[in-house]
Amino acid sequence: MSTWVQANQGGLAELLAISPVIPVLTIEVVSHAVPLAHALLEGGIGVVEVTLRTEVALQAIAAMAASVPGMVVGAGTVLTAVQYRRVAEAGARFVVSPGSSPSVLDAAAASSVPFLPGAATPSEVLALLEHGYRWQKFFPAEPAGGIPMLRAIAAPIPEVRFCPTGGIGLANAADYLALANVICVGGSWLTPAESLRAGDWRRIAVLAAEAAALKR
Ligand SMILES: O=C[C@H](O)COP(=O)(O)O
Ligand SMILES: CC(=O)C(=O)O
Repeated sequence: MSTWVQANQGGLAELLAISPVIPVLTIEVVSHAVPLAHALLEGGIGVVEVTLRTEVALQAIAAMAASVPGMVVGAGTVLTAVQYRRVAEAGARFVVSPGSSPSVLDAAAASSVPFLPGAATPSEVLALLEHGYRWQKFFPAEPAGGIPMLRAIAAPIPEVRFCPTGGIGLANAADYLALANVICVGGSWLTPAESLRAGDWRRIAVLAAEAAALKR
């Protein structure tokens, strides 16, 4: 396998353009997956990232992908090549990682499912760009320098566009979305753990509607 591979991002820009906010989901109970997807859709959000941080994450991706055709389901926290293949088999339409590694990049190159790799420094951004990755996750956004860092990166590297994630909420999302090098933002604020536990889908639909109304 090569250490570095060509970008696999075909169709990714269209998926990132669906919504100003991509909810980052941590699903503990698989039966929550479908009603949660319906609640987000009802609020106007048509794309999600289901993180591989729970035992049921793969099942949740498969359930949403099979039962909620209006929702574009991506997989997040994909850290290994094996995970890349498994989320693709489960029906993920795109794959997200907090960073990148040679083996995950190889798995992306061998897959038809596009990849959104993470970067937090100019060197990481450039290394991915050298191989064609023009859409990147900026993670962890707030700890890595937030809006001033993204502005600083845009000056020498304007061709990369980001989905910043980490520490973003309704209070600062609009400021990120106003940046020329931001295509959308990610965040967990639309799905508070207590709302998920209580099955409070109405609350989640309201949070989704607020997020979907953000301008970019
Ligand atoms: O993708 C990563 C994060 O876990 C989401 O960050 P957040 O909880 O600060 O929104
Ligand atoms: C943080 C992140 O990018 C992920 O979990 O995929």
